[in-house]
Amino acid sequence: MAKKKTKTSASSKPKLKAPSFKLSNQQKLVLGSFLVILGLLLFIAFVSFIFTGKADQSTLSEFMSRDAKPENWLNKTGAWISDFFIQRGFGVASFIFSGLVFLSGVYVLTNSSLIKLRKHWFWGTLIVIWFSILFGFFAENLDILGGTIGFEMNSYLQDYLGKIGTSLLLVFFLITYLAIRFKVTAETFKNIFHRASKDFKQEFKPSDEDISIPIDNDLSSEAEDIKSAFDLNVEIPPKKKEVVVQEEKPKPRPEVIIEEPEMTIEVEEVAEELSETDNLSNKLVEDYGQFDPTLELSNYKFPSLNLLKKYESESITINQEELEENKNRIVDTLNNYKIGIASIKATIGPTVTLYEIVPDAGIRISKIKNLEDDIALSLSALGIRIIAPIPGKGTIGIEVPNKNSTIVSMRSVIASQKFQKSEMYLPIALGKTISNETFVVDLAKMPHLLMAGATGQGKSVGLNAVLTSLLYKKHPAEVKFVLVDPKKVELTLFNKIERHYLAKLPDSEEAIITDNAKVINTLNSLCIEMDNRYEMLKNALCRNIAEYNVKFKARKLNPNDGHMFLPYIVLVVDEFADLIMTAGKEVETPIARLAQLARAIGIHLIIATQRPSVNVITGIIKANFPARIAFRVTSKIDSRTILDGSGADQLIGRGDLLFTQGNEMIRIQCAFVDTPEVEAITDFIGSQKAYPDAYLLPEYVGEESGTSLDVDINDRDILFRDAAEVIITAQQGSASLLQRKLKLGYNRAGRLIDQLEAAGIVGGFEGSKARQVLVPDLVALDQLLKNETN
Ligand SMILES: Nc1ncnc2c1ncn2[C@@H]1O[C@H](COP(=O)(O)OP(=O)(O)OP(=O)(O)O)[C@@H](O)[C@H]1O
Repeated sequence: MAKKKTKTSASSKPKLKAPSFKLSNQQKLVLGSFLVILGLLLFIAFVSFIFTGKADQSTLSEFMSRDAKPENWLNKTGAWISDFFIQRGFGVASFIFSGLVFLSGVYVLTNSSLIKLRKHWFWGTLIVIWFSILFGFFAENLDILGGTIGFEMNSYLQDYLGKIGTSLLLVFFLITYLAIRFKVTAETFKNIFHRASKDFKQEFKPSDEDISIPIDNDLSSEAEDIKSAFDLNVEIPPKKKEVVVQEEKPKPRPEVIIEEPEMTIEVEEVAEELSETDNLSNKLVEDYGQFDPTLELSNYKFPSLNLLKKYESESITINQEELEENKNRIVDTLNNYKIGIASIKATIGPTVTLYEIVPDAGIRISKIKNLEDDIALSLSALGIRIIAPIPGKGTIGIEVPNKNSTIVSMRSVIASQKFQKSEMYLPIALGKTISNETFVVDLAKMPHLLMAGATGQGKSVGLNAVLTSLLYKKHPAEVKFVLVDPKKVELTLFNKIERHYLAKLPDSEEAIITDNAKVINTLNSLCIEMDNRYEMLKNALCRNIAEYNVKFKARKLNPNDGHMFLPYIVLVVDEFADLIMTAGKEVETPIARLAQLARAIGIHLIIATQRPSVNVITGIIKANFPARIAFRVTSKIDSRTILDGSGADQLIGRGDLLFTQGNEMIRIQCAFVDTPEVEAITDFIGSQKAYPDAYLLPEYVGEESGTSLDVDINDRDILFRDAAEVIITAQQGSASLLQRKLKLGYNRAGRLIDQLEAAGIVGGFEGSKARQVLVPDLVALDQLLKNETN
């Protein structure tokens, strides 16, 4: 693209140069009026010259003398200029020059296109020359007609072509001029000739015309009279009358023919046919420009880099001694097992150094892989990982942690060109790879992310890095977060940007969900949002959110038909294990549904868990989360659950992670963003003008709230009695108590509470407070249930 641009501008330069001098409006007024007046003066002088030119001949030689009194209306100057133009120049054709000067003045005054003016001058000058030769041809004795130039050119042409040749040449120039200037063609001449001959014929047929009128209006009595008169006097067969009538009908035709000389057949490029909506949207875009989703918060300022901290230990220092020592140990250990090495190369990363080994020919790779523990022992270091072979390279990699690891600051990854120039939909600067390159991925392409790691290994920091990346790159109109934080403290800072970036259920007070029970509603609401968005995409004939938004911005989708700009939605769950434990299937189903279907409509899930065990990360979840991040985990089994392979158990913690998107595994040092930094960013954003409310998700009417209270005794849950006992013993009417004690999901516990309310065991719903228990003890319960059955 860029190349193209420079090319076109280069080629068009010489063309643009001529009219490109710029004058101020005042200068234009001065120059324009000067030219207009000059044109008029020239005209006056020329007219005067026709009458006074002869008389002034003698005074021209005394131009400098004040005594000389020429008769020209513009005195000496007039006499001299007209002599110059008419007598010695082009003859009377010079009048055209005065016209051209006048026209130039008008063009400058009216700020009209100078390119057009240039054309006038070009053709005007040619006409002057042509006329000058023509007049020179006809008026050899009257030299002011053709001027000296006309005369000279004429005699020159006649010397070579003779009179006939010269006159034919003049005719040829005239035809050329008409053809180029007025696009006249041979057809035009034919038409003119045709029309002229027709006019001529009609001139000689006056009676026909008279006849035709009464026949046309044959109903009028007058017509009848004339008709009968005609019938009597002249014998014209009725057929002929009809012919005349028919000829009469296309009467306006001659007018069409007159137009034809200027008509040429130009083959126009056929423009693509536009539908009505295309036309309308093009007009709207022309009038108002593309739809700008950021317009409502047009003054929104993205957080600056200064809000992020710089660390001293950021730059990687090469410790030559350490490198040499590690190399020797690796070589020695392998030699002990009779493994020869052809070459060894080191790449130093922020936390680990990769030693790439090319073993001697004939050495089995599995042999080296089995020595992992032995090499770790000899290097006396944690977190040794052997990659045998490194995909895409014919080498074996041994990753050895550095003695002094360097912090990868969020600032350095955000400031990197890779991130700043990324054209991704949801770019995430995750950290730096082993070769110290900033690692940026598109969440929209993942399309969902599973994050696991033992406690304290950097999960929360990782989540903050993801959220920070998006805050630095996406406008509040473009992305919304749904934050689920069962730990209650990890994501609270983001509360400040609720009205900018967060999405919530219409009836909820807090945007960040800390109560597991509410998660189910939110997830189901997201499913509704997903279905709605699919419907919108279907109506707009788009395959994904990106196409849809492009179409909406181009004003091709009517908001009155329910269309709107769709922001991406990122759902973040900080502790998934906790959620699965308390709500089980009720969360798993909507999560799986979202994970399976939501990619095209811009809903992306990030799920983090401390416990990557199989009952948390089930088959369904795993199958739908191809992108995974593993921080350090405690066992090989956990590593296998999260990565489908070992490796995560050999990481060194503190943000050291393995990232996979289904194929190769990349070791990355996660960018570090501290709580004060997140606070500064959210403060900065939160202090700016916001939307009136958080982005509202569709309302979800849960099963529990739809249950009618007059539950049939026979329809009661089998755990009804147990639930009643739990509630009465604890004297606390809460669903979460039932969930805990009876190990139930939220929906079932909610349903039980409703049934208990219908039975009169607990009181009505009291907001955030637990319900009142209306039965004092188990004896009273027995009594109540017995009464029911009687
Ligand atoms: N990328 C990193 N670079 C440097 N240090 C880090 C990084 N990530 C985490 N740490 C260190 O590890 C500590 C724990 O990190 P974090 O709070 O993210 O762990 P976690 O996995 O979320 O733990 P939990 O599951 O208990 O909440 C941080 O306070 C920080 O000192």
